[in-house]
Amino acid sequence: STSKAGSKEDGEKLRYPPSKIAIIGAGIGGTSAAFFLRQKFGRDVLIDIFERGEVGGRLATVNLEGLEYEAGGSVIHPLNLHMKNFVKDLGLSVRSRQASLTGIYNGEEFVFEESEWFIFNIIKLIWRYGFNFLRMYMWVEDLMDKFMRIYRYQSFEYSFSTVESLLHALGGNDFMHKLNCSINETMQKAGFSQKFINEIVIPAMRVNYGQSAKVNGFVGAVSLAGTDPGLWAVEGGNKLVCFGLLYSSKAQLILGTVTSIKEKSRPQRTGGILKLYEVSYQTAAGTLSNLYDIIIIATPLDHGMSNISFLGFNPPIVAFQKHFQQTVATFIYGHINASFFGCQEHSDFSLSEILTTGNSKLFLNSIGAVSPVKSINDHTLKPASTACIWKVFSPESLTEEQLEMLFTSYHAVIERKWLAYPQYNPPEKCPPIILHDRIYYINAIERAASAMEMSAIAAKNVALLSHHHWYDKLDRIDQEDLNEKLKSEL
Ligand SMILES: Cc1cc2nc3c(=O)[nH]c(=O)nc-3n(C[C@H](O)[C@H](O)[C@H](O)COP(=O)(O)OP(=O)(O)OC[C@H]3O[C@@H](n4cnc5c(N)ncnc54)[C@H](O)[C@@H]3O)c2cc1C
Ligand SMILES: CC(C)=CCC/C(C)=C/CC/C(C)=C/CSC[C@H](N)C(=O)O
Repeated sequence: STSKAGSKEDGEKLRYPPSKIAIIGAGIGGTSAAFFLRQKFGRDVLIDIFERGEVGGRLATVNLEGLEYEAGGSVIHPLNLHMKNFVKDLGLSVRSRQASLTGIYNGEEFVFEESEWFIFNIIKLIWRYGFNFLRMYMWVEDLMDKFMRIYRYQSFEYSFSTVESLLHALGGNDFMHKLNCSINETMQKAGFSQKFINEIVIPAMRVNYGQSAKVNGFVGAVSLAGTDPGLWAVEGGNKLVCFGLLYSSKAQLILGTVTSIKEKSRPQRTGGILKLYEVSYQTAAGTLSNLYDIIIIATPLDHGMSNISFLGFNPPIVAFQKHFQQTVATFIYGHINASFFGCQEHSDFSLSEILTTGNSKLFLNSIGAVSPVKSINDHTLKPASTACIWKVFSPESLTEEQLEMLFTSYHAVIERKWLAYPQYNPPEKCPPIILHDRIYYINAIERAASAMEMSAIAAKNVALLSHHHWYDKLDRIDQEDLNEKLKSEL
């Protein structure tokens, strides 16, 4: 299973492609890594991808009343170009998000209620928040402009050895500041009012990341981008992208739980030492192990997440101690109880999405009507008084008593509990992308922000980085002033 190349101690240049690459995790990070690694290293390298659960990972659906609904990662930004290209290249199609009317509830009353009349909404927003809303839109647009530099850098094959250097190349010190301050501080400094932060920004943090305005400013801004118009999903389910990438990369899927990675030295006939990695994993057939030239970790290594031991490394690869945030997604078929939200007339209740402010008495972060992953040709806005499928995000499982308060009648309840995303707590020190020579960690990027596109970007970065290391092309790693350099390259 070993290549002629593989050892720098040989004094030989690493000129031949690696023989075997292992990827641990078949979520969007792992499967897009397989896709990009195949592009970079060519058809002869053997790529094994280990998965202990289901392909898709945090992209998953639940079945309720015979239809499938997104239970994990559900919406994609219109400027998330890797996701967009995957869908195009794999022959999948886009499902547009159904129009919804959103209300913001503070535990006592709605502080904002959207209506079907666009002009009326604008007047209400200006009345309550001045021009904060318009400014936020421009603020997020500026962030997206800078963020999108990554696609150009990656198309010129530039890569980064740390999350910090990647972010710095995109947005300079401003992005670094965002990583080190909370979204509350960041937006206060940018001149947004506290009322706007409490009533608009916090509800966005709660629905998207189950957390408050104490999250770092970068993930906070990503979360606000998640409220932009034009969000979309993949027809049939977002996890189809993972299946498509797996198939097109011709990687071998190994269903098993990786338990350890160990460095192994092998003497060579030529006299040198070949360094390889032994991956041990448990399957239904027992404990097995294989040897690899390169290892890609595509799952969070945070506390209690993947339980992979790194054995015999010098310097040691220490366990990551940070925690992930629990989020429970509960799907309910029923009639929402308008009086729970202080509305007397049930027939007047037209909201299809309710976000909440940081009132500690509330047991839910959000509730929204959802459509199945397979489009049915019905784009009409249903009044909330009709029975439909609702998705509730909450930090804990909903009790029967809470369900009875939220719904006048319901049947069919399905719950999916997630360790969903990092608990964000700035100043944020991101874990290393390079864990050891030829061992790369895609999910280091989640400490800046967790989203499908972030994993895909990190996967392409790791494919480029590992390729540059293998072939000693160090001039494409951590280049300063890339934005300026590439301008003059035109
Ligand atoms: C409820 C929820 C809603 C979300 N909504 C959105 C959204 O709307 N938009 C968006 O962009 N993002 C969203 N996200 C975030 C997004 O889903 C994730 O950032 C992304 O899917 C992470 O992908 P990944 O491949 O990096 O990790 P994962 O999907 O977690 O994949 C890691 C895989 O590794 C496997 N694994 C772990 N340990 C081992 C082991 N020891 N051996 C073998 N296999 C192992 C796991 O089973 C898993 O399949 C949401 C997440 C959640 C939970
Ligand atoms: C990575 C960039 C630049 C943009 C991504 C923006 C985006 C789509 C953010 C959403 C992130 C997220 C974790 C959403 C979770 S909940 C989604 C939705 N509101 C739902 O109800 O399912």
